[in-house]
Amino acid sequence: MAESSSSHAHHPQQQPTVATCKASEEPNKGVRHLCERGERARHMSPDIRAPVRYGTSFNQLNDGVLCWRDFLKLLCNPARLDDVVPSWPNNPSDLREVMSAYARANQGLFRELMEAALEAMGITGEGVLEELDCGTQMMMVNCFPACPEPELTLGMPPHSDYGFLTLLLQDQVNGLEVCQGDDDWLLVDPLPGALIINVGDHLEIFSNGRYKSVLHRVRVNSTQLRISVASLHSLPPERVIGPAPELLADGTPRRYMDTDLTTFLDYLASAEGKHKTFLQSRRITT
Ligand SMILES: O=C(O)CCC(=O)C(=O)O
Ligand SMILES: [Fe+2]
Repeated sequence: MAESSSSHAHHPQQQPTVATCKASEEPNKGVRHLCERGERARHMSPDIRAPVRYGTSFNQLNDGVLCWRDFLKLLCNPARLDDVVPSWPNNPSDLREVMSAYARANQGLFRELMEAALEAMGITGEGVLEELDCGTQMMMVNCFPACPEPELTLGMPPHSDYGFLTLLLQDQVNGLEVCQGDDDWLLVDPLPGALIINVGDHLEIFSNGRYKSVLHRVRVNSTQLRISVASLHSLPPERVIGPAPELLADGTPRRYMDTDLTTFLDYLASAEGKHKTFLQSRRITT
């Protein structure tokens, strides 16, 4: 995997070529149904730690401007997937089956991508792959309804994802943009059957800045509803994440403070979850 922050998993110019996820065709179909008829009220919660949570915006309590988005968050930690699936909604009736198969497929692909990332950095990671196997995985099922005045809002404001990598499935409707510099946004064209791989804050920290987490946002449009499914992967919540010791062994200065998922969630619960502000708060600037 090249040390760029966002790439398509099966784009011919990207290294390595990773097989497209066969399961990727199913979730979008089911999700559209869910957004139209889902069990919204039952899973509506302001608690950002709830394992199943339906809502809008990052944080309904603190965000000043709500996003033009509905989401369903499903916790699906790899070591506990079978235990959590029964707590997921079962309407539509195949949601659990489809989404758990998709979660598993993402776990396998995430592991392959992390193996490639470690290889690219020339390190073993000292057991980090095994720790990731018992880490966290969250799937965000996003639904962006058509918006009568798309210029006045965003589906999601600029943000970076917190984990190591996000495996993102978008449907055929444009919307995702990645930041290339000062207010310079690149539209990520949907490629049928391809996943977008975004680097998250934890990989930026773990790689001591060799991978950069990607700032991205979602635009909405006036005619079409858009669906995406983001699978966010990281270490166990209590695991302290810092730069890999192997990357500092030659005296390279550490560029980030240690952090953990709990600290991030506390931050998210208390502040507007926008931009790369959390990551910036972990950066060592000397
Ligand atoms: O809808 C998209 O393409 C991106 C969604 C996203 O950034 C997220 O769920 O964190
Ligand atoms: Fe995101």
